[in-house]
Parts: sequence; structure tokens; C-alpha cells
Amino acid sequence: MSKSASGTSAPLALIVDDESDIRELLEITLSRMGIKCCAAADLAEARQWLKERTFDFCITDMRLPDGNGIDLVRLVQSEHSRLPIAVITAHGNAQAAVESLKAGAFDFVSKPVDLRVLRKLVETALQMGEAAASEPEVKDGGLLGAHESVVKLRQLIERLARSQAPVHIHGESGTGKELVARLIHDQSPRAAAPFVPVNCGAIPSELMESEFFGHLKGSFTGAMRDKGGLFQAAEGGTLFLDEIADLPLHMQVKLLRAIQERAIRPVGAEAEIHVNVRLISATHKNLVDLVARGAFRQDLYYRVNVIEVRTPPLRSRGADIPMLADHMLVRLCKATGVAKVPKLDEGAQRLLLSYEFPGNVRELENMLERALTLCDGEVISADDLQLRNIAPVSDAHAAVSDPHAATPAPSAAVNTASGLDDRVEELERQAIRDALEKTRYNKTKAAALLGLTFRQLRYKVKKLNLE
Ligand SMILES: Nc1ncnc2c1ncn2[C@@H]1O[C@H](COP(=O)(O)OP(=O)(O)OP(=O)(O)O)[C@@H](O)[C@H]1O
Repeated sequence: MSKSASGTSAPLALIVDDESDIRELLEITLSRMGIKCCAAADLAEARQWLKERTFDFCITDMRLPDGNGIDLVRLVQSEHSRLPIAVITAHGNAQAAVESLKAGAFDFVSKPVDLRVLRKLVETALQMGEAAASEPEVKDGGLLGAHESVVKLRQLIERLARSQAPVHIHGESGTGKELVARLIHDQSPRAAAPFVPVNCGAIPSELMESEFFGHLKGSFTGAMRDKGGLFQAAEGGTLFLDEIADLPLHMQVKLLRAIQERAIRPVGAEAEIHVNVRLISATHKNLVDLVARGAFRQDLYYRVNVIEVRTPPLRSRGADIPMLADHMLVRLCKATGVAKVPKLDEGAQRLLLSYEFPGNVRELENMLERALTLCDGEVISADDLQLRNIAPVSDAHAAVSDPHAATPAPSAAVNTASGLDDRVEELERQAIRDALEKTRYNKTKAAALLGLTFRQLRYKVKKLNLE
């Protein structure tokens, strides 16, 4: 038998079932396989065990006196993401089985428990544990997700960190392109040197050369002193060119030269300076299309796109949403000094699972940040998510198994069938939400931003149910 997560030679399993005869059956079967067991009769006991011991896998019944197996799957997903967990479902209850898989269970077995199926499941769980042991733990600030596409992405990041090749990251807005670039840098031998992110679309065209390569004093009006550029700032580290598709053509030529020569020439300088910088670029646009249309140089495309990484849209990995949400709530509460992390109630969880998230993980993050300020401190309800006017997508996650499917425009999901008053109300609501977000929920500042008095804003917030 393989070495266990607990460090001893016998693997350790957690069995959660309120029926003592099933617990016994499982314990006998597992002990015959050389596995030690701890048993819990309900969620509370299971939680306690998880705090006290390190298990190699867990098997839980679906119906428990103080909750259900899916609650435990979610807890394991968010707090013990390496622990394989399987669910025992009632005979013929396919829906519960699917739901548990979506929540992150690796498998299920239905009642009456077939011992051959159970043994196979246990063998798989142990193999999974061994594979996970060679994967780095997802730390705070890491790439979260249990979906296959994210697991593969984490492995790819690890491999790319060991290489020096230019990497191009392609994915929709908010899918974590910058996060991936940062993780490649952080896990690379360049980690001690700077990671310099640049939004290529945000630099005015006429300042671009000086921003990238620096300039000498007096090289143009306003150049009061010598100034280093982004390449110099990233010396020894990584330069992350976000939205590289927005680089004007004249700058593309200069960038290509810098990559080929590994050298740059500051504006106004005679000599070139050698640079040691790894390039990572990203865009949500289709670079191949841009090359075909002559808007992006083909030679530069081949230089920056040596290895292509794709970040999957959130809707293609909907089962990750509860776990992402749990992690983010903990992080947001920590950041704002909130001691008790509110829980998402069932309605809120259902709503999150049925929404398409055109803005991907960033949208989820923003939504939760807003919900935290709106909720009662204990529970986040569907209302707190402020998604009232978004038509739920019937089976969003089943329908979008293609991770590269086109993103629907955000407005496509908004219910446009309402009358004029409703639409005006929705616009008001949106403007107020934006202002509150911009001012970090400072109502006085938000009112000023909207050209309203504090009283008017307070009245509207109440009327539009934005509290
Ligand atoms: N898998 C993930 N796990 C944890 N956090 C994530 C994940 N993906 C994205 N995020 C978070 O979502 C937010 C948006 O991510 P990021 O800025 O990297 O996206 P992006 O694709 O670069 O967006 P844009 O194209 O708009 O620049 C960040 O706060 C990031 O930490």
C-alpha cells in the first residue's frame, strides 16, 4: 500500500454516514484493504475530524442529520482542496450524483453499496492523492479551481516557469491572464527580480518609445532628466505586455528589434543597452485575425507567441464557482478586517451557478465585494448579489462546454422586455452602483459624483433596493 498523506504507511480515510451499519460496512471493507478509518455521524463531527487529522480520502453519505454531503464536498473543496472526496447517493438519484460531481466530488457510489465499485473508487482516491502530492498547494493569490482546464493550467505554469521562452496568454477579460503571468514569474528563477506589468493600450502613442526604452535628458521637450524605461525597470525579471494587440505598428517594429537583439536604445541615446528581460504578453483579441488584417506584424506574432496559454472563461468551469466564491469571501473579509465570513445562502449559490459571468472571475470578485457591503453580515442572499435584472441562463454550464465559445455581450443577458420606467430605473441603479463602487461605498462622495445631494442619494438607494 502506498505512503499516506498523514505520513504513516497506512492510508487514513474519513467516513461520514449517520447509519451505523453502513459505517461498519465501509470500515470493514476499507480495513481489509489496509486502510485506517475515522468515522463521523454528521457534518459537525466530520468538520472536527478534518481539523484534527490529515486524511487520504473521504467518503460521505448524501443525507446527514445536520446538512448534506454536498456541503461537505464544498467545505473540502475550499479548505482541503487536495483531499479526494466521494459521495454515497440514494439509489437512482442521478441528480444528486451530478450535483456532487459539479461541487467537486471525484466520484459517487449509489446505495446499496456494491463492494467491488467501492474498492475501485478507493483505489482511484488513493492514486489521486499521490498525484496531488506532487502538485504545489494553491496558496493565497494562486490560481484557484478544480476544473481540469485549471489543473492543467497550473501544471503548465510550473513548466513555463522553468523555461525562458516568450509566452503569449490568450483569454477573455477577467479570466486571470495577468495572474497567470505573475505566477509564471513568481515560480521562475527570475522571482527575486521585478515583474513589470504594462497595459499597452493605456500608453499614449507619442510617449510609447520613451516609456518602453527610456530617454536621455533634453531628447525632447519636457525631458528634464534621464529616465529609464520599462525594459530597464524589468531588468533580470519579467515584462508583462498586457493588451499587446493595442501596440501601434511603429512600436511593434521597435519591440521586435528589442526582442531580436536583446538590446534597446533609449530615446536620444547613441548606444544600445543590453537587456535581460523575459517577455510575457496577453490579449483578449484574436492575434491571428489581426495578423491577417495587417494590424499586427506577423514576425512579431511569431516572436511573442512561442508558447500560447489559454485562460478558460468562468462559464466553461461553472462547478468551480462555489469554491472560488468561498475563497474570495475569506480573502475579502481578511482584507477589510471582517471577522466573521458570511455564507452564501442556497438562493445565492443557485443564482451564481446559473449566471454566465461575461466579466469572468473579476466580475465574480466585484459582485462578492458589493454583496459583502450589502448583506446582513451573516448570510449573503440572492438579492445581495444584485443580479435581479439578469435573466438566468437555463443551463449555462451544460451549454458552454466549449471553453473558447464566443462571449455573449453583457447586455444580451439583461432583460430588455421591461417597460421604459423599468429601463430608466435600471440605468439609475447601475449609475448609483458604479458611483458607490468608485467611491468605496462612501455615500457622500458617490452623491457628489452623481450630482445629487446626500439626501437624494439616500432616497434613491432605498427606493431602488440598493441597500
Ligand atoms: N483562477 C483564479 N483564481 C483566483 N483568482 C483569479 C483567477 N482568475 C482570475 N482571478 C482574479 O480575477 C481578477 C482578474 O484577473 P486578471 O486581472 O489576471 O485578468 P485578466 O484576464 O488579465 O483581465 P484583463 O484582460 O481585463 O486585463 C484578479 O483579481 C485575479 O486575481
